[in-house]
Amino acid sequence: MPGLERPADHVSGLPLIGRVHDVPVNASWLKFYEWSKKYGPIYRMEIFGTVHVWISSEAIARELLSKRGAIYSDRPLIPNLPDNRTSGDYLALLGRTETWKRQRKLCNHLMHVSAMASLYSYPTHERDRFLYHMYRDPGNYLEWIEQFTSRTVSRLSWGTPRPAQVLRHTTFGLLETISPSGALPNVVSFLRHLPAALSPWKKKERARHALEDRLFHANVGFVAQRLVAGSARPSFIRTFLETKSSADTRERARWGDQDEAMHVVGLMAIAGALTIGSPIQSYLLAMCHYPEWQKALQDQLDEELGDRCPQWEDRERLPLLRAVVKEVIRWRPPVPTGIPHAVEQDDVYNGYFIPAGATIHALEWGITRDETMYPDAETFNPARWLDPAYPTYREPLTQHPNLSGFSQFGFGRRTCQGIPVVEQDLFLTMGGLAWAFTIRKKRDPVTGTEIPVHWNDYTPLLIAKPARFPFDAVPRSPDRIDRMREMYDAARDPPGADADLDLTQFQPDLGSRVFGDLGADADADNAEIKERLWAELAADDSPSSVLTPQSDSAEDGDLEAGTWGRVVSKVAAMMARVPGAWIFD
Ligand code: HEM
Repeated sequence: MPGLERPADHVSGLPLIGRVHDVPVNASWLKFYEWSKKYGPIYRMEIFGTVHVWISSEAIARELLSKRGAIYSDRPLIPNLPDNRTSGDYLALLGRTETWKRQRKLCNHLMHVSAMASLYSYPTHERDRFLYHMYRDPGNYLEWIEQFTSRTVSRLSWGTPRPAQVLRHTTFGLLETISPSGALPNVVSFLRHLPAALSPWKKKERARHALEDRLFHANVGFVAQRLVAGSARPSFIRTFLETKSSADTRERARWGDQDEAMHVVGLMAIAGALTIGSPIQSYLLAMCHYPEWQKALQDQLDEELGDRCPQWEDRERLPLLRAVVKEVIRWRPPVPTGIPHAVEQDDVYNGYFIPAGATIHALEWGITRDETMYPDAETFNPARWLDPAYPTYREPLTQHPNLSGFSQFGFGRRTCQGIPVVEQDLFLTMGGLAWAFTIRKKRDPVTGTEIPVHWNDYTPLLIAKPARFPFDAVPRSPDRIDRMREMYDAARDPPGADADLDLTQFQPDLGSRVFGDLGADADADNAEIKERLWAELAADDSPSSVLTPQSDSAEDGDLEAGTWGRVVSKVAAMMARVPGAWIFD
């Protein structure tokens, strides 16, 4: 087979495409997908000396990342978070280490216990609150969706929604830290060697991390106190803390120490706060473009439930709602570029040589565009999960479609562990929205013509979300408005609830420029600045090797003086040419 015997420095077996400068800052997944059509479902790219392999076929991803999981389950180093593989702070980013194995087991256990208790009805509670806010102020939908996801996962993690606002801030900052389009060192990896005094990215990340650390300690302390007082509500961390008072010494030792559990639960909260808003927003987008599917969904809800809002217990009776959930995720993958794995040994796939250390990307966007599996892939079509004529159909319809094993949650030993939360959150919010409202394009009040809604304009970070768009959320009947109000009242916390978790300590940080304002305008400013920095970089023809440090493990100050000077002057020059770049500071 061609390339089989080739040594690691001659990897010409895999098709090689462009340079980092050819990857656009926005919607990079579309470019990677375009290349897959030209170069095939597996190809490579080299960025500053690292081999990146892009896979756009589910079968190839399963062959490598699942079947050969023994060597494909590591994570690559993230230049802007260089201890990601070892620090134990973020399980999803850890290398394939003993810490990762231990943490993954704990995460699995906590999720399993909560799923068996059907997540303590927290998603229902927050969904009821969410619907009423959507009724009162639909134009502010981004806020209500983010509140829903972060409050639900805060309750699940620590038994209270109070940390949700701070969690949103720290989590959005982490997303920027780790995303290729969020922080320049993730693309121009030599920038990670800048000392903290000169690196706006390091300074920002350190401040963000410190705030996150204080938040997680405060939350765990709160639950521990409540446990002593006998008033702790169910949560991931309560489940862990309870094992510590078990009479069985083996059980007490089984799940590791409290500090590690604090980080595992913190990562679960981060994962939940970040991701689930994407498909909820994409649902609203899909309903603007496909009113016929909204009508079909509403008909099924009305036939099965009468006037009642869907509950989690109704899931077996509502296959179309489950199909809509799954199709939204397929149509607009929340993690379109996937979360990369790293391969630990040289390998050969189908005659192609893949060197040890390569970064392997399962391009989720490309995988969902495979026409053999998803005919007419660009079309939002829930029937592909319900009609035996489609290759994705599975029986029985009381269980299928569901999200378990879906490619969009990754592969092999690193598969997503949050599916029970995602499944319940999306079933309840999308079902609740279809029960309560008809979502439709707005009309111009003067001309009566429809105001256009974008088709596929998504934010560029690792978790992609649709750019804001206008729509009407028309309540389906006065009765349902009354019902929403009642559901909201029943879901409200009593005044002063959980006030013993002191959040005032975080206010000074939230007001500072470190995190900026999470509002749309600030995001737009940052996006524009980053785009200009990218453009500067693309225009710079100096060979990158001049600036590559001698050793990959070089830390601050390890670089030889000459190289160091060139790195600093290059970054300074770039920053100077882009007004406002220090906004990251
Ligand atoms: C729409 C929502 C979500 C999507 C699309 C999603 C997708 C993913 C993907 C693609 C991965 C990487 C898999 C791989 O490397 O092969 C992942 C990992 C992970 N997810 Fe999710 N996720 C979602 C929500 C959640 C939630 C709510 C939680 C927890 C409460 C969660 C916990 C995790 C964890 C712990 C990992 C890391 C697994 C590991 O590295 O061993 N996710 N997710």
